[in-house]
Amino acid sequence: MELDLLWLILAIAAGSYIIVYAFVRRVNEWYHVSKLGEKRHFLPPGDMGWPFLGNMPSFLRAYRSNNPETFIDSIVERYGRTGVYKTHLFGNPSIIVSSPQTCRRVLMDDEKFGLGYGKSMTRLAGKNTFVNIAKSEHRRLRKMMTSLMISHEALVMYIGNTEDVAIASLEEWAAASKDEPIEFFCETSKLSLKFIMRILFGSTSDSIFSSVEKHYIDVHDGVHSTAINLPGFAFHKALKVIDETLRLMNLPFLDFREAKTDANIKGYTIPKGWKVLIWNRAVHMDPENFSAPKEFDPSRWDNNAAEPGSFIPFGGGSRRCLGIDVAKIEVSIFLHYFLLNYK
Ligand code: HEM
Repeated sequence: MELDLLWLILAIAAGSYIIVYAFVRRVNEWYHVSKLGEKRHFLPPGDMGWPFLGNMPSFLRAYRSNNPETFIDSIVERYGRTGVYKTHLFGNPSIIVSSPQTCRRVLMDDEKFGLGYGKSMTRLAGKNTFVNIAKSEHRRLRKMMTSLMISHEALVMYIGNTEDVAIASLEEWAAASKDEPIEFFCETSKLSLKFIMRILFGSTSDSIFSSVEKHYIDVHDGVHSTAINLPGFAFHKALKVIDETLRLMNLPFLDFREAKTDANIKGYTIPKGWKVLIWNRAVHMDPENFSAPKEFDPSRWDNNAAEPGSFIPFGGGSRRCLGIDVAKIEVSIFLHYFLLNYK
């Protein structure tokens, strides 16, 4: 008799747990989707996670593990290869785009998609920066910066500066790692900050670096040879290594947009006001775009007829990274000294 009662209590507890779980798990979706009226029938597949938290727990779990791809992989496994999914991340109802075609569509369409970085980023950056200025002003400033940053003279100057910083940092790491291992991710992030400081302030002295680094971390936390590019030439080979590094180890793994108006991608509705997350890492790590994507294999770029939109470490369209050439110089000089002198 007592055993029957115990089983009954256990069954009620399990049943209640399942009902509460199923209910709570749907609240976020009901809340955001019910506001859309008829449009809700045309949303892309996906799920919007827990109330308030959305899908952040599973996102963080994946990105803190050795295998960040599990986040997108599990979405694709559950909802198919549509390349467009609804989700709830970073506090907003959002749409993930994760195929070359859907990413390109969003990057190239300024009429329907504006920048979608969070309020904190927009406020911290200030009203006269690239993220906040009007379209015509952005175009004017971009043109001005392009000639300053990408001129031949500027790039030649960056080479010497970048070399100094890369050599000094590698020596520091080698000395420090004699006592205990260093954290590669953390150190390479500091290194990119040093490269930029050297360009902007002409110095990476310890005192300036530590004060800038502190601000950089605060802001970051707050926002969340001969240049012949033909096969056989060293320059061509180096470019393949750089592209492969950017594909596999790109730090900015997604770009943020926001739908300015209702938009349609592959027959699905992207509701006005929802964020659109251009998940470049999903594109770079998809075996349909790059075979054996986890392997570092520069030779994959030998006969690369990559489809447009399948290699987007620097974004695309009117907001494409202005520092591409500077970044490529940094990566190539770093790799040169790292591979040549260290194990
Ligand atoms: C490996 C290094 C780098 C990567 C992967 C990278 C990636 C990106 C991406 C993805 C965007 C577009 C963001 C969006 O569409 O929302 C961007 C924009 C930008 N990047 Fe970079 N970047 C790198 C290095 C640099 C450097 C070294 C500089 C400057 C010296 C720079 C300057 C800029 C600027 C000014 C923009 C804004 C362009 C605009 O809004 O018109 N980047 N970057």
